[in-house]
Amino acid sequence: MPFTKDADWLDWCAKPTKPKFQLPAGAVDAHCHVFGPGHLFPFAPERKYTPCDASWEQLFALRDFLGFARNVIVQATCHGADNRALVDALERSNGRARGVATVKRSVTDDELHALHAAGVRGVRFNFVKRLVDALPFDGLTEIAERIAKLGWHIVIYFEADDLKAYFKFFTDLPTPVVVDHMGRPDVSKDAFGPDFDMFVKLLEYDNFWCKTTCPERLSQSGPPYDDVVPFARRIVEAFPGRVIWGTDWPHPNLKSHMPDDGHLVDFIPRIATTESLQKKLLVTNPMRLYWPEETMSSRSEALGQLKS
Ligand SMILES: O=C(O)/C=C(\CC(=O)C(=O)O)C(=O)O
Repeated sequence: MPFTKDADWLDWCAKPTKPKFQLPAGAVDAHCHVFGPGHLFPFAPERKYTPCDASWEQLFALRDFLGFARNVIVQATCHGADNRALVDALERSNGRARGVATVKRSVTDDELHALHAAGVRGVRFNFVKRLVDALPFDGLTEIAERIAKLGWHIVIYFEADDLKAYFKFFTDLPTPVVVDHMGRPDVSKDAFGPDFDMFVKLLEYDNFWCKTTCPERLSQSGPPYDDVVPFARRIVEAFPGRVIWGTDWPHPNLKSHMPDDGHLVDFIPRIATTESLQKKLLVTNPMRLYWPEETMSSRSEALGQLKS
């Protein structure tokens, strides 16, 4: 059965602008998705939305057009815990993509090892109520303990209003934790006010990382997303070693407008204002999380081990 996308679904921008900002060599688009195609990889029965298709070919064409070297593909809720579309994309990437999967408590060790072999390095816990049914915390704790042993991390997605209630659960997690879209702040508030201060407190735990992503999702003023700049800049400048960035292509569930992905890349120098911050945000930090075996520190550790 072919899928029919939601009536109010906005498709991704087919002809993005070439960005003016030249990405540093080796830049990683560290948050993007693939959807289906539905006839090959059906959307999950429990999904809360039905998107348009967005294939690995289209994602990798965008990667090359914008000037990224690699992708981190994040399982979206429309595929539930069926990671086949994600794994297929990872396997077709020639090692240039890694992934973040969604798994159920019933996942077997063999399934986790197969995901690892395909390039998965994290699991996503999604707490956004419009996207998922309520999550059992003891199940998540069990998954967290199992994936910690694989050296994976946990990606969390939640709304700012829920942070207080989840703070202890989050800070008890035993792995590195990466927060999607800056914890979805209300950008009509003060970037240095009490609400965003609480989010900054979360990032003070040194196992926490942040995606300074989605100006198009958070903005209330629309392009060029001036209202998001102070929030993202605050985070990039306070935690330069634990921030990453991604396009969020193909931008699920946007209702007001569809961003031009070239313009999103041009947003980066407004939040990471020096070459050094840009390189950390786009290259060094995502490489440490997703391709640690290629980073300098792992190479020197390996050399040290050979010498000793
Ligand atoms: O693209 C994103 O990260 C944000 C999403 C979709 C999502 O997370 C999902 O379906 O899993 C959203 O806010 O609707």
